Amino acid sequence: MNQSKEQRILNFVLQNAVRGDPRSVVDTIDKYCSQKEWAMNVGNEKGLILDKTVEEVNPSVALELGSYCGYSAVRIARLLKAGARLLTVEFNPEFAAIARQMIEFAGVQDKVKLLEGPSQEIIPQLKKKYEVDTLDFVFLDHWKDRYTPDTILLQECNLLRKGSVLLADNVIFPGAPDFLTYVRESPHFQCTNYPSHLEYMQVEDAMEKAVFLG
Ligand SMILES: Cn1cnc(CNC(=O)c2cc(-c3ccc(F)cc3)cc(O)c2O)c1
Ligand SMILES: [Mg+2]
Repeated sequence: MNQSKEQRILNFVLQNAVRGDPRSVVDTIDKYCSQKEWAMNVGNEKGLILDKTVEEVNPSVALELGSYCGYSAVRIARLLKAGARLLTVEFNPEFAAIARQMIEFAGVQDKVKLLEGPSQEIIPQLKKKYEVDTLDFVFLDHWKDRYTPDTILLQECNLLRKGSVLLADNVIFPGAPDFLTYVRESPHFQCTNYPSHLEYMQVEDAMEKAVFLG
């Protein structure tokens, strides 16, 4: 049975990146996906916006929705302080299996816990099952039509506190128009737009930061 694209990306990393070196894993994925096969990693241009936001927030507890191959989980985890942790949620079992191996190879497995399943089932379990009080940072990069319902669910589950930062990928392409309307019109969020480009392409895209005001 021939390999999936995600398996080919992982194999390229295992053969070309440096085990235990998150930066080399990120750079190797970007090299493969810009030169050989496009894939929906956040990429380096938007990745720099992600890095700056994570450094600004310096989260103790971070949540990622949409692990895919683990590119942004590795990118986020490499910036976390000692004792801080990232919970990353992936619905697709094949992607989850690839992401686990990517996280392990990068050497950030002690900071990252991958939760496999639908975000709408996992979010309500975060407090009791995963011992989360509130989330300092949330990276939304999963199904674009789940951004709004999951943002509402995070609030309903009391997982956000004054100052919690949401950062959403792809708000222009593929687009999350309902999410932009929701957070920009809500009195509970202060929003900032970061124009960028779709990963590995010259197509316009953007990230949206939404700070929860309580
Ligand atoms: C299957 N699946 C598991 N997770 C997800 C959620 N992610 C996306 O859908 C996603 C899609 C695109 C994209 C797709 C087609 C295209 F032509 C251009 C861009 C880019 C991204 O950065 C994304 O995050 C999808
Ligand atoms: Mg994305």
